[in-house]
Amino acid sequence: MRSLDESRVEINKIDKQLIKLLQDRLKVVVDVGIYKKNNGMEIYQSDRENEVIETIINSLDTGIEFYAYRFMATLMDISRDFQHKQIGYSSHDIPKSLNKFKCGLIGNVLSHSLSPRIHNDFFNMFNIDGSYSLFQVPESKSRGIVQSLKTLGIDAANVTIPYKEVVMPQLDEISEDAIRIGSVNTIKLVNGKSYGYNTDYFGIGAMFEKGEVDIKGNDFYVLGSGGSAKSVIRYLKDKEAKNITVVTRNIQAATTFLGDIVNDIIDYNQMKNILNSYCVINTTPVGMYPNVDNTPIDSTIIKKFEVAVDLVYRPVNTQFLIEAKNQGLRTVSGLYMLVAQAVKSEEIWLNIPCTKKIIEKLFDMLSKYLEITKESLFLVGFMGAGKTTVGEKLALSLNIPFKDCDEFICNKYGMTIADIFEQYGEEYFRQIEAEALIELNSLGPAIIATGGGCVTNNTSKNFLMSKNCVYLKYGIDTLYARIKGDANRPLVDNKENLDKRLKTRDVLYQEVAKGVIECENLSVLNIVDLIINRLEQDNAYKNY
Ligand SMILES: Nc1ncnc2c1ncn2[C@@H]1O[C@H](COP(=O)(O)OP(=O)(O)O)[C@@H](O)[C@H]1O
Ligand SMILES: O=C(O)C1=C[C@@H](OP(=O)(O)O)[C@@H](O)[C@H](O)C1
Ligand SMILES: [Mg+2]
Repeated sequence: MRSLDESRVEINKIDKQLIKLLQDRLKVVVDVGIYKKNNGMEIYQSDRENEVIETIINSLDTGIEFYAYRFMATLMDISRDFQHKQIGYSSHDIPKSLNKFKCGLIGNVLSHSLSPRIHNDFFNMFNIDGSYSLFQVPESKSRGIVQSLKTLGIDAANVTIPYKEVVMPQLDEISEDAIRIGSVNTIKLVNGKSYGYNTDYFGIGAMFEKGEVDIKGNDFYVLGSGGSAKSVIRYLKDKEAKNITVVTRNIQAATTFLGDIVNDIIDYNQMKNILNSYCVINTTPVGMYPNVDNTPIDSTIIKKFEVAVDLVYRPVNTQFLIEAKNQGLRTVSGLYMLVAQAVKSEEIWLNIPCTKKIIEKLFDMLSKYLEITKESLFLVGFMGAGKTTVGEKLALSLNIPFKDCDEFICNKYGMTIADIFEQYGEEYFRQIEAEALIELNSLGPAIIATGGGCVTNNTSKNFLMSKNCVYLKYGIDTLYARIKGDANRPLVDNKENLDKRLKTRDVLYQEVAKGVIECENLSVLNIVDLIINRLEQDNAYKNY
């Protein structure tokens, strides 16, 4: 038999040949694509593909038919994708050889989860036809979680607070690691059977490494004793932390399942007796959105540590981490862990190796997204500039809510803008518009389309100057063409008067806006892209 080294040399040789063949194949594939394009033929011809696959498989008698089938199906997928990208030829629909991959997150409060974003970015990155949903389950129904996934034909799931332990007895099989850790955050369903894994452990390791937390020989305080705490504790133990103390509200319960692993279990009150120590890790949900002002321990205790880690990632800078930073501690956010555990789950589900490069890329994308959606963005500009139209698309693209100030006012007062103008006059409208802008801003980050005249009111103007504001700029010709004869806009007048109005307002728009987009001849999507690029540049985002 070959030695391991010899086998590896052989494998490397074969892989090299395979990749060379793939390269040759893709070249031919492009020629085929160009031919089809020039002759108006569909790129995807299922008969031909099936014939190719069948011929190959029928010539095999080695028991690898199934794998050969999968290999060929994937190869066809890759070829179509490459063809499509190289020659920009889009057949009406490019069917996938695999069914849509359906997965999601199970928990009881999920509205602010970032997991759908990470996994959807992952699917886009690998051109996978997948969907990641939120499955919110009340505690009273938690006993039927795994059965429901089977019933619905879901392929895979992540599990979060408070069900990481609850799902364990419901699973058909659990990996050794997950049993050892005592919690499951990843489920895979194959042929009606359910398998449980733990990728939190991996994520925690990746986060500690990224945050340069030294574990061996150091002392740790872990706040909380739930499913996430267990993964943290197991990791600390494996990496030879010197002392691990769990801080919990329920000492008795924690002692039964953690008593053997950790050095001590104390309650929050006892923390005041701690002398200086190395690291404190929050594994509780305290401080998570919307209760962003809460912190699991106060600064008099935080200052006894050198490093603070928070598994809460929404907001990224939790009150706990803010106070820690103020006390001079080094801080580590749980965001990296979130991404790392997600990529590790994908490895289990789809066999795509979880590399540092993929984690870093997705982490960068997520960090950018969080940075630019931290506060509301206001769109200003003249009537017809596309504030509403662009705003809707921009919000969709950033996955944050869209609010239109005119629409908000109509709903609030149960009247059209034109009626408000007619019955109460412009002055009154400007006042309620200023109040509406302030109210909209207080409802959390969103893209907010303002009304074209709001800048003429001092309250609105001063308010907008303190916010993130973008001006959609056009000349009067385009604007007039868009709005003339629109009865819903009370101030639409003849072109000369409108041009005068635009000239006075143009100065005010420039004054309030942090950025001006020259929109003439640009499509809505072009404008959306320009705004996103600008937001990204402005935020040349921070190091978490
Ligand atoms: N970039 C664009 N290219 C072409 N048409 C646009 C563009 N932006 C907006 N429009 C069109 O102009 C009209 C006015 O847009 P709207 O969003 O109502 O402007 P606003 O809210 O600023 O008054 C709409 O019919 C919209 O479809
Ligand atoms: O320019 C203006 O003075 C106005 C613009 C309108 O919004 P749009 O800019 O969306 O048309 C609306 O607020 C109102 O008719 C007044
Ligand atoms: Mg509008």
